[in-house]
Amino acid sequence: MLTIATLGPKDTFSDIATKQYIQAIQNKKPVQQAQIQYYGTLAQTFEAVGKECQLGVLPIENLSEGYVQVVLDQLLNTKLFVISELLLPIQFSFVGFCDELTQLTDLYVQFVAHGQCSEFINALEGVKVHNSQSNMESLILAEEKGESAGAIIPQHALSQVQNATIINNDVTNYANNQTRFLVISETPLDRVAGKEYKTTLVVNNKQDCPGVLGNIVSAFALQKVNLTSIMSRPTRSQIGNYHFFIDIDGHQEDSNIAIALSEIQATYDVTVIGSYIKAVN
Ligand SMILES: O=C(O)C(=O)C[C@]1(C(=O)O)C=C[C@@H](O)C=C1
Repeated sequence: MLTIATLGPKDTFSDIATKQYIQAIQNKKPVQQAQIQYYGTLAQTFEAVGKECQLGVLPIENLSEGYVQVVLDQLLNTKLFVISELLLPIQFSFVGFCDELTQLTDLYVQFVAHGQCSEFINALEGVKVHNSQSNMESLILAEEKGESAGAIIPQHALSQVQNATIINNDVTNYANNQTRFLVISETPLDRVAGKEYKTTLVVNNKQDCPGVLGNIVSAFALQKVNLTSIMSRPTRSQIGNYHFFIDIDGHQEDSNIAIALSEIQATYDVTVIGSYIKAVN
């Protein structure tokens, strides 16, 4: 039995992404049984992988909000591997439990969803906004609070809402909103021939010195490796020091990538977190 950790409770976007991943692997190998285990925060979900669960599915990047910092930070020192990525369309609804929007006093919204619905939220006056850990937790908290409360919830969860008096079907800033999810695992997957790959690596910038990023970027450029994103996160040892997350097109076993990597690794502390099949948009 394959166990997969994800952000709960049931029906979060993470849950939908996990079910899509299970469907995809079952289409390839129908016998595989999978069980989803839900966790209350993204950090708890990550920490369960390799312990209580074999795999984890976590959001990493949103169309408008960029990278999910808490997940990037977990990836910094991980011994786990990224084995897959998925893209999910993301749309939010608002549900209110008061008669009119002017009676709303408390709004619950997940901390990454907040920015994705900022136009709707910023237009609300005199409302206390509470950031929750997951979009389904927002609904539970609003239902508990009762009459003067509301929640931003996944559009797909609207049918489960019992006593809402105000419903706004779409409160998402962008119609083409999307979030990218990573599947992480204790063990890397074998390469599949004929597929387009992507590789994620972390540069642990323990001793900052001039030219770290420049040298890394030029090693890839010399080997004609396409960099698709670079993200920095503070090392937390000294202000101004950053680790770098780099995504490149291709598999770490491609000869040009292997040459660039061995050159970079001779000088810098670089960990490849995984090569995985590129998600198609
Ligand atoms: O709360 C959820 O529904 C989640 O799956 C988490 C999450 C995230 O943290 O990015 C996933 C997709 C959306 O970007 C908003 C929230």
